[in-house]
Amino acid sequence: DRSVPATAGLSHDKWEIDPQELMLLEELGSGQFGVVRRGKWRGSIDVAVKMMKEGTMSEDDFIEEAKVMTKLQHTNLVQLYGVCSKNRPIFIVTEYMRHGSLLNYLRRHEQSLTSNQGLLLDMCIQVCKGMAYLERHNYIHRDLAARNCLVGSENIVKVADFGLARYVLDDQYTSSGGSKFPIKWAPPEVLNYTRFSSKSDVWAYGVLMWEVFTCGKMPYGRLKNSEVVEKVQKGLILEKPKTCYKEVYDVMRKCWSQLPENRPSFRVLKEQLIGVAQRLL
Ligand SMILES: CCC(=O)Nc1cccc(Nc2nc(Nc3ccc(OCCOC)cc3)ncc2F)c1
Repeated sequence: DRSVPATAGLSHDKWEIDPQELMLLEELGSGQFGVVRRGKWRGSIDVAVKMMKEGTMSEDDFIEEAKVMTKLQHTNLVQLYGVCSKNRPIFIVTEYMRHGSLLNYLRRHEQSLTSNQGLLLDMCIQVCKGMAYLERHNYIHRDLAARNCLVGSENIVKVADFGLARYVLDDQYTSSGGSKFPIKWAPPEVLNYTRFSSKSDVWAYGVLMWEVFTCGKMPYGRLKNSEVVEKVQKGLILEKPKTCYKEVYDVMRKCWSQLPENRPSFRVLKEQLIGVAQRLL
């Protein structure tokens, strides 16, 4: 149409966002990767803008991957809208989720959530749907945990930061011996050989279910990472959360099968959890 300058969209590839179309608002959080701020895109669309601190990620590889990630679209995945890669720091622009991380949401609403098994199970099923979509697209998350899921209005839960772990430069985070490596969400084959797969995501999903049904407790409590590695390799698994149906815990335990091939796929998990929800609720 005449209102849009003819060159708009031609000068940038569709995953490239023009920073002039962004208005940055309050800070939402920060971490080793940089700062995340709420923003408005084209004056009206709510977005989250992750401003990547220089040196934290292999940017060119990530920008290449962003083209693929913008194509991954599902109601239970935080949508990547695009990147601003023409200046530094690069901006990663995604859908905005108003209630923040699932982990903080569980901790903040523990009182009302402990007695609402139906809602806890529904949150787990939503994450499972998003992960089943990634599995279907042969996309491995590599850092699935409640801290990396986000909550929107009407208790919508979405998986965020899928695949980002591959671009983090800090080897304290990427190597299983590193101090920042998410040991408590990792299965034996990742601890021993860093062998990631959708089945290692399924193990992490079991831990995420445990986080949900404990309303955000730290898995394995205060055990040090080295102690967790030893226990997980010996076959110790997380105990049943108090407020958790046995049928739900039985699903978690299948996610923690020592051998990846004995763990269910997300597609199978989704059917099992929906079946449990229909029987119990
Ligand atoms: C793993 C480190 C990492 O990414 N951390 C990180 C921190 C902050 C925001 C994001 N990302 C996104 N956040 C939102 N919404 C959001 C809303 C409220 C909020 O409340 C903070 C204060 O609570 C009292 C936090 C986030 N929507 C999309 C995102 F993408 C990621």
